[in-house]
Amino acid sequence: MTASVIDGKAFAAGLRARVADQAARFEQAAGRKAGLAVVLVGEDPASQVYVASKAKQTAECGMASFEHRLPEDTTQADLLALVDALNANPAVDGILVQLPLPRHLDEQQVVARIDPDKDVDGLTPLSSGRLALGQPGLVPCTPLGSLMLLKDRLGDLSGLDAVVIGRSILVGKPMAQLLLAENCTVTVAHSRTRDLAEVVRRADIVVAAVGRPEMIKGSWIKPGATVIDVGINRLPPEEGKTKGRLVGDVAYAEAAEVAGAITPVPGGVGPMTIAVLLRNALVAAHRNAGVALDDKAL
Ligand SMILES: Nc1nc(=O)c2c([nH]1)NC[C@@H]1CN(c3ccc(C(=O)N[C@@H](CCC(=O)O)C(=O)O)cc3)C=[N+]21
Repeated sequence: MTASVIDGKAFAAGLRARVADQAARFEQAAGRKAGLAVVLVGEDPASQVYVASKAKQTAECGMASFEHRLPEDTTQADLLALVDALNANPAVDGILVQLPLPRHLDEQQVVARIDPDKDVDGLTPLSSGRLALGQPGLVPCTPLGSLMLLKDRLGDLSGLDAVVIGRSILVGKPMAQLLLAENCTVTVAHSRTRDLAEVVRRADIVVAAVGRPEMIKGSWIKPGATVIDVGINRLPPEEGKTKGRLVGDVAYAEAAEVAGAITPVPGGVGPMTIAVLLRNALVAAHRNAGVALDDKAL
């Protein structure tokens, strides 16, 4: 069997087009653009690239983009003061603080400071509590984008066995909550899981979010399973090259011979993350401005 390739890049482009339509309607109704602020602390070159592409796509969708690049040695007090200022700024509907922060900063405290109404990353205690309780709220971008791809491919997920590998706050835990809400039987595996291969072999849906290049082997995958590869790992450059290849957490070539469908890296979950971020910002803008939004339009 050869898996069909789930084209996250194309799906994301479609979602961005719908966001752009609704953003134009929002501007008409609210008399201002929806606004998204991104905060990056430090010089991590990979993060700089994401920030630049987020800013570009935000503008292309007809939303206002606010970029804040702070030096590596920014203090906790200065970062909290920036979050407070963005919370108070009525032109800003969504705030994303790029993670991880430099080691000397208290990430939890910074995230908790974000106004829950502007929490487009879905990471504040209120947002994650709502998700756990099954209440409406802002949901983390990567898991929501992954779920959109799964539902597009499989339709109803009820009763399917889903294995999430990784238990991070940003991906693994919220992904498990979303799959549970779709009536999957969910297993969350992690670095201490015994016999991971055996756990993965049961799964109709595999979501890999461990951050270890090509760790999930093709022989672990149940024939016909749907594989969502969240990992974005850059390998060391080959001889004579300056940049290494991007690979996921799944050994793609092997897995594609067994799976029913699989997301590639790049071009899978990554583009969905940014598209969902724009979607979340627009949802927040409607709420913040008291303008009705037809959820189905997104
Ligand atoms: N609070 C927070 N929220 C995040 O969502 C968040 C974060 N912090 N910190 C960093 C990671 C990383 N991240 C990516 C998003 C899109 C691509 C993406 O679009 N990747 C392209 C490839 C890009 C390339 O070629 O380098 C793809 O997979 O096709 C990658 C990585 C969001 N993150």
